[in-house]
Amino acid sequence: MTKVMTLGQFIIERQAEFPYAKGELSRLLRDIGIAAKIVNREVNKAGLVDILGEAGTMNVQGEAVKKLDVYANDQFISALQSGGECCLIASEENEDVIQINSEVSRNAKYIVAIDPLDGSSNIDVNVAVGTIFSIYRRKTESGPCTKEDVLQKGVDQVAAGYIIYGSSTMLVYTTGHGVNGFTLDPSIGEFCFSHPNMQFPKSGKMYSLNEGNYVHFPEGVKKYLKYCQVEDKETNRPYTSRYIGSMVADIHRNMIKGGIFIYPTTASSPKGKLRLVYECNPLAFIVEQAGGRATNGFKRIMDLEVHEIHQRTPIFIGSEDMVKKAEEFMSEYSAELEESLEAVEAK
Ligand SMILES: O=P(O)(O)OC[C@H]1O[C@](O)(COP(=O)(O)O)[C@@H](O)[C@@H]1O
Ligand SMILES: [Mg+2]
Ligand SMILES: [Mg+2]
Repeated sequence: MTKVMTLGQFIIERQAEFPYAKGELSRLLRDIGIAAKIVNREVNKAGLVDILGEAGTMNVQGEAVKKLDVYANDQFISALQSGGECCLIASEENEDVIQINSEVSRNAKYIVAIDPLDGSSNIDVNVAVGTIFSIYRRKTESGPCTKEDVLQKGVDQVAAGYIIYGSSTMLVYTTGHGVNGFTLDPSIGEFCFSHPNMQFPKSGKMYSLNEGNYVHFPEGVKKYLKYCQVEDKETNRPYTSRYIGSMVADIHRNMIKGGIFIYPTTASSPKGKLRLVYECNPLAFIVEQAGGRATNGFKRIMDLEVHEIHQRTPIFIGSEDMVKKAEEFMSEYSAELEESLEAVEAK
C-alpha cells in the first residue's frame, strides 16, 4: 500500500525548517486548510444549494460581489478568528482590515492577506476558481495590530499559498523553502502530499492574457504578443493562447506546463487590475520559489512599495525566459510607462 502523507503530517515534519518557531505558523496553515475544505464542499455542490449568482452588493473596488465570494470570505475569516494565530486580516472583500482582538489572538504573531475567491466571473459556470493567501509577521511586538502592519513588501512574506477548486482540489504553498502541492482526497477529507518541490519550467509555449483588451494594451505588450504569434521553429513559436480568467488556475496550469500570464495596464485599469497585496505578491512568492519570475513589466513584484491594501499593479508572471522576453519588449516600446508606474509607487 502506498504511504499517504497528509498536509498536517507534512507541516509537522517541516517544522524543523523553522528552528525558532513554536508551531504557530503550522497551526495557521492548518486553519487555512480547514476553511479551504469547507469552501470546497460548497463549491462542489454549488448548483444544488443557493450559492450561485450575485450577492446584490458591490465591493470596495466597485465589482459585483457573488454569493460564493461572501461565503468563502466568511469561512476564512471565521477560521482565522477562532484559530488564535492571526491578529489581523486584509481581505479583498473588506474595505478595511479586520482586527482580531480576542484574548488569544490579540498578541498573535501573524497577519493574513487573502483573496477568498479568485475568479469570481467563473463561479457560475463550473470553471476552476481559487483562494490566494499571504502570511506576514506583524511589525509591532504586541498589542492591537493595525493596518500599518499589513503594508509590507512582498519580500517580507513568511508564507504564501493558493487553493485551486478545479477538476481536483489542490492546496499549494511555500514558506520560502520551495513549493509543495497537496491534493484533496475526498474519501478521507485530507489534503495529501502529491506534488513535491514544484518547478516552473524555464520556458513554455503558452501565453495567457485577456486579448479582448488588446487595443488598450501598452505598445510593449502588443509587440510581445506579435512575437508569440509569429512562426519560428527554433524558439517553438507560435505559442498557444490559453486564458481561463481565474488567475490562480491560469498560473497553476503554467507552473505545470510552462507559460506566461500577463495582466497589463489598460484604459479602464491604468494602474493594472490585479491587487498587489492578496493576489500578486503571494503568487509572485510561489512562482519565484518554483524558479519562475514575476514583475510589473520593469520591476520585481515583491520589491514594490505597498501603500494601500487594495493597491493594484500590472503583472507579468511565469516561466523565467518568457517573462524576461516580455520585459525586453516593455523597455523597448513602453519605457514611458515605467516612469508613470514609478510615480504611482513613490506616492
Ligand atoms: O475578466 P478579466 O478582466 O480578464 O479579469 C480576470 C482576472 O480577474 C480576476 O478574476 C480577479 O480576481 P477576483 O475574482 O478575485 O476579483 C482574476 O482571477 C482574473 O485573472
Ligand atoms: Mg482574485
Ligand atoms: Mg476574489
